[in-house]
Amino acid sequence: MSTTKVPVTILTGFLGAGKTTLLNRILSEQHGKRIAVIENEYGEIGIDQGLVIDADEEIFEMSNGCICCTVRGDLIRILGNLFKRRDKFDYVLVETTGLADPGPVAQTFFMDDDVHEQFALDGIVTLVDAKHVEQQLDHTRESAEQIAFADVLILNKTDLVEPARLDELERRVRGMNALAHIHRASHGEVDLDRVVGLSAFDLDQALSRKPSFLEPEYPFEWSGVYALEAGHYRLMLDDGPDPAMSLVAVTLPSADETALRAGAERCVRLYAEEPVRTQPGEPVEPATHVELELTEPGTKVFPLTIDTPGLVGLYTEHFAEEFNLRLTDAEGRLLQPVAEHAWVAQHEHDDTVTSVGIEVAGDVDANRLNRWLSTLLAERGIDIFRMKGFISIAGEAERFVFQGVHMLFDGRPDRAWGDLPRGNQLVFIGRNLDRAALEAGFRACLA
Ligand SMILES: Nc1nc2c(ncn2[C@@H]2O[C@H](COP(=O)(O)OP(=O)(O)OP(=O)(O)O)[C@@H](O)[C@H]2O)c(=O)[nH]1
Repeated sequence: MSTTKVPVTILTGFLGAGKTTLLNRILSEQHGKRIAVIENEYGEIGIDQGLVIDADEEIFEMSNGCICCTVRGDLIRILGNLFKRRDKFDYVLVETTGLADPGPVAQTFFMDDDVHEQFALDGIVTLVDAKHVEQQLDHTRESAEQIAFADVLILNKTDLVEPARLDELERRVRGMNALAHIHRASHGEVDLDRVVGLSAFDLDQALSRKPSFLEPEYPFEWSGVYALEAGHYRLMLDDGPDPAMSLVAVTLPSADETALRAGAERCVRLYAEEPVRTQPGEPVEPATHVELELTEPGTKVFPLTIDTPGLVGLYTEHFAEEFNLRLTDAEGRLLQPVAEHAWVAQHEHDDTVTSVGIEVAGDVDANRLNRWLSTLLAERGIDIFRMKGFISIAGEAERFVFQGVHMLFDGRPDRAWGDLPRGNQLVFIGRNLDRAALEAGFRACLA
């Protein structure tokens, strides 16, 4: 097996900037390079994979959700599987969600020993939506981070903007990132050589831009280490700020900083797995991502059984104090942790930004849909960052694919329904979305 590292390009850019468009161009060009694609998407219904054209390249989908929280564990797992088949491809492209901060994705290539040995971060390519970027920069933080972190910036959608405005925009973007190569494009038309195989990523530069670059972020905030004999224990939590909390309990060889950090890296991977939902009274499985269900008022008790005496670290999503989390032995004696640690949790989420997925069977009346969408976008276009989906239009043999970025909207017939059950799938991503109103509005368009 070759010992050279596989180059990886991270493709970022705010929602709707043109990442999938660029990806499709790359996958359909005859460039002779074999590219494996890893996709992460934000939204309740996975639409993106359906929008990426069929290609010989392999496409892997990462779990849905905010990329920052589960990304490292997920990415480590997918890269590990990919590496076993490394004779099948020359490059890896990771497309991040439009809402992702590329930092944690890039970090993965330095934090994890296996990944670092097998893969090399080649560059971060950020697509900039020339039409909407100013609005995005004014309203969101992610857009600025994506620009600041780029090795290559592609000013896309040049067809929608006057040349003078583009020059102005390029100056603004240059002011935010003095070192990136800047290219202009329409519909993601850039040479592949400007995107992959650049050896553009420079760790020292990344550290000078963001000194905390290599400080890992974790999906948990606290850990407590307990010295336990074999036996039965009770984990108790009172009411707290959330209706559920994730936790992983792992054994540790010691309670020092190194062991706690090694435990944390193990837990990052475990946190990326689907949690086992655990009701009060049900046992906490060791070395498993459990989600403690905490909706019941009052003290909740979860049994924990230890087979081998030793040190056990609890890695919890929130600080222990927030739920008055405590551990007692079978006689009800309160146990104190022998060590505790606070972790830098992932970035603050902007809770006003959400996604609403709508799945409805049946056919839609094209005129009604058009009127509804036009009104919706005229009234709420600033807050609707993105919408996309598949629609079944009455009387049409083909599935209709539609896409919107703020007020801009386009759609086209895609493949024939054939034997597939007709139906509609839409995703809206935006600020302060009203799920009930969106769903009712869409249902009113049904034929
Ligand atoms: N006019 C114009 N439209 C473009 C251009 N590039 C992409 N689009 C359109 O913009 C919309 C969004 O493009 P995508 O490639 O899906 O954007 P994305 O960044 O993958 O979007 P998310 O996955 O939601 O973050 C689609 O309707 C594209 O057809 C361009 O250069 N000019």
